[in-house]
Amino acid sequence: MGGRNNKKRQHMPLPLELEKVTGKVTKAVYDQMKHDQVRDLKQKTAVLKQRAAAAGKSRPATTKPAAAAGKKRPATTKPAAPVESKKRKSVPQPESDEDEDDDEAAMISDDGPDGGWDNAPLESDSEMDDSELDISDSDDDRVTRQPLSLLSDNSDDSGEDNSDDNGGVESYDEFESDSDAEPAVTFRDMEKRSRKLDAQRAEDAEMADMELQAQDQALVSEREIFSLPSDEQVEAEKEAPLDLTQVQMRIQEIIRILNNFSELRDPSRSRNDYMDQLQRDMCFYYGYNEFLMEKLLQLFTVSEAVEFFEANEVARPVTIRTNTLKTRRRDLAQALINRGVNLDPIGKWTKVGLTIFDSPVPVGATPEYMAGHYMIQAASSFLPVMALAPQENEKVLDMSAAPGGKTTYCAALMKNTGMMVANDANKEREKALVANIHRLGITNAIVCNYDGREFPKVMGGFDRVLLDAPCSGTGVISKDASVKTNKGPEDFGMLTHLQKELILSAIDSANADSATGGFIVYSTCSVTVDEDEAVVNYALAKRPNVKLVDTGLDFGRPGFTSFRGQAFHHSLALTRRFYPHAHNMDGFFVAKFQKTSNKILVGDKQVVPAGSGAKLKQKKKKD
Ligand SMILES: C[S@@+](CC[C@H](N)C(=O)[O-])C[C@H]1O[C@@H](n2cnc3c(N)ncnc32)[C@H](O)[C@@H]1O
Repeated sequence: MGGRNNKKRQHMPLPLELEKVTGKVTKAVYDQMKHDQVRDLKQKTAVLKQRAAAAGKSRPATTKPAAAAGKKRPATTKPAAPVESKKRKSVPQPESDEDEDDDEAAMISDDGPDGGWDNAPLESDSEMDDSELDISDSDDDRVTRQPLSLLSDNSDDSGEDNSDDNGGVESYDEFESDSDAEPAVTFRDMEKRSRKLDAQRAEDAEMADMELQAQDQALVSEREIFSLPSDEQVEAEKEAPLDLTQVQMRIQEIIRILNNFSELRDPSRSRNDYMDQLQRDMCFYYGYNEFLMEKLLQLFTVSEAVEFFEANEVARPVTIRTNTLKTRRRDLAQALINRGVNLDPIGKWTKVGLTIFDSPVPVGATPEYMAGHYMIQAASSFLPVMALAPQENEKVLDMSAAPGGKTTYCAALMKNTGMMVANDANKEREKALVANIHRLGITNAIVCNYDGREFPKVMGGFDRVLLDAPCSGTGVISKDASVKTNKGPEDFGMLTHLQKELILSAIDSANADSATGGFIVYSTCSVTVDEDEAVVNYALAKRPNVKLVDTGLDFGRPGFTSFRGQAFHHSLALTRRFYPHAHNMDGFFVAKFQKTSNKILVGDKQVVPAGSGAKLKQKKKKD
C-alpha cells in the first residue's frame, strides 16, 4: 500500500528530458505540450482577430454588425469572460514550481464543464504579446503577418481611425461608442454599405468556422496527450508502482477529464474506466484500502473528494471545552493566557469552546486541567450534546459514554442535577470515563457497564438518550490514520448491524411521555451513509413511534435523502453532516429523534417495547 507521508513530494516535477526519453506523459511533458498548443492557438486567434480588426476598419461606421449590435458571438463560441479569467490563472509554465501549483489548483477546482484553460485562447487576447507571435516559424505565423499589412492598407470609409489595440474582435464597445459621431446614412451610399455588410457577414461565418476547427483540434490533441493505462499497464504497475508524483499527476489529469468529460474523454473509455483508475490512484496516493476509498468517493464530486482527502492529512486544531461547573470561559481563557497559551473562541456557535493554537505547556497537564476546569474535546464532539440539549433535573442516558466527553458536557448543562447515566460496554475505556467524571466534579452521574443492546431491560424511562455510536471513524482519519485500512466489507457489515440494534435500544429507552423531553440523539464520527442516514432510516422504519426533528444546529450540511438509488425518508434532510474540509472539524453526523408514543404496532397488536418506562408504570398500577 502506498501513501503520502511527505506533502512536499507532490511538488517535485521529474526532469523534462528524462520524461521525454522514457516516453511517459508526465506533468512536465504535458505542460510543455499544452504550452505549445496554447501558443499555436493564440497565433490562430491572432489571425482571426486581426482579420476582424481589418474588417472592422472597413465597416461602415453607421452600420453595426449583427454580432456587435447584440454583442453576440457566433453560436459555436463560448462566453469570454469566465474562461479568460481562468485561463490567466492556469496557463502552465513547465519550468516553474509556482506555476505548477497554479495549474494544479485550476485542475482540482470544481470547474463546470467549460472550465479550465483549454478553450481560453480562442476567447482571450490579453495574454497575446508580440514575442509570442514572432518566435514561431509555423505556417500560422506567416498567415498572422498578412492581416497586419492589411491593417495598414485598409482605411475606413468614415475616415476615422478605428485602430484597435486589442486586435479588433473584442472591441465592439468601441464601435458602439463611436456611433454618435457617425455621419447619417444617405441614399447614395446605401447600396455600397449593404454590400459591405454582406461581406462582413460572410467574414463572421468564416471566422466562426475557423474558431470551431481550432477548438476541435485543441480537443483532439488534449485527448491524445493523456490516455488511461491499459489493463496490462495496470497489472505492471502492481509490480512496479509509479512514484507518488506521477500518480498525483495522473489523478489531476483524470479529474480534469471527468470535469469536462464529454469533450476530453477518450471515446473508447467509459466514465467508469476513469473512475476505476482514479480510485486506484487515490488509494495509492492517500493510502486507503479500495473498499473505503470507493465509499468515500461516492459522497463527493471528485474535486471535493480531493479536498476531503487532503483535509484528512492535516491535524485539526486542538480544542477544549470549559467545564462550566467549575469556571467561566473568560476566566479559563485568562488563566491559560497567563501561562502563555495562545487561544481563541472556537466560533460563534459555542459559548464554551476554545481553540488552542499553541501552548508552552502540554494542555493535558496544566493546573487548570488537573483542577477540572476544562476537557480536551474535539469541536465536533460538542454537537450531539448541543442537539440533545439536556435540561436540569432530567434523567439522561449516554449509552456509549467512554471516555466521557459528552457525558460530562451533559452533566454540566444539567448543572449537576437530575441523573446522568453513563454506560459503556468496554470496561477498560470506562476507567477514563470515571476519571473524567471525578476530575470535572460531576456529582449526578451513575456509571454502568452493559451492552447497550440490553439496556432497555436494565433501566428505562429516560427523558433524553444519547447514542454516540461505535463507528468506523471515517470522520477522524486525521487523528487515526489506521482507519484508512483497518476495515473491510465484513467489518462494515457487523458495525452497521450493531448500530441498528443500538439505535432501537436507545429509542426504546426513552420515555415519550416525558414532560420535558422524549428525545434521542444519534451521532457518529463517521461520514459513510451506511453508518449514518441508512441507520436512521432503518430506525424510522422499525420504530414508527419516532420522528426526526431539527437538531437545532445552524450549520452543517443536510443529510442525504437519497443515495445511489436508495431513497431515504424525506425528513433525513433534518439530520446534519459535518466535514473536515468544509467545517474545519472532524467529520461528524447528528440526527435528533422525538419519541411520539411508547407503543408500537407489531402485526396488528399494540406493543410497548421494554425500556420506555410505560410498562413499569402499568405494572405498578396493578400492584
Ligand atoms: C464513539 S465512542 C463514544 C465516545 C463518547 N461518547 C465520548 O464522547 O467520549 C463509542 C463507544 O461505544 C462503546 N461501545 C461499543 N459497543 C458497545 C455496545 N454494544 N454497547 C455500548 N457501548 C458500546 C465503545 O466502547 C466506545 O467507548
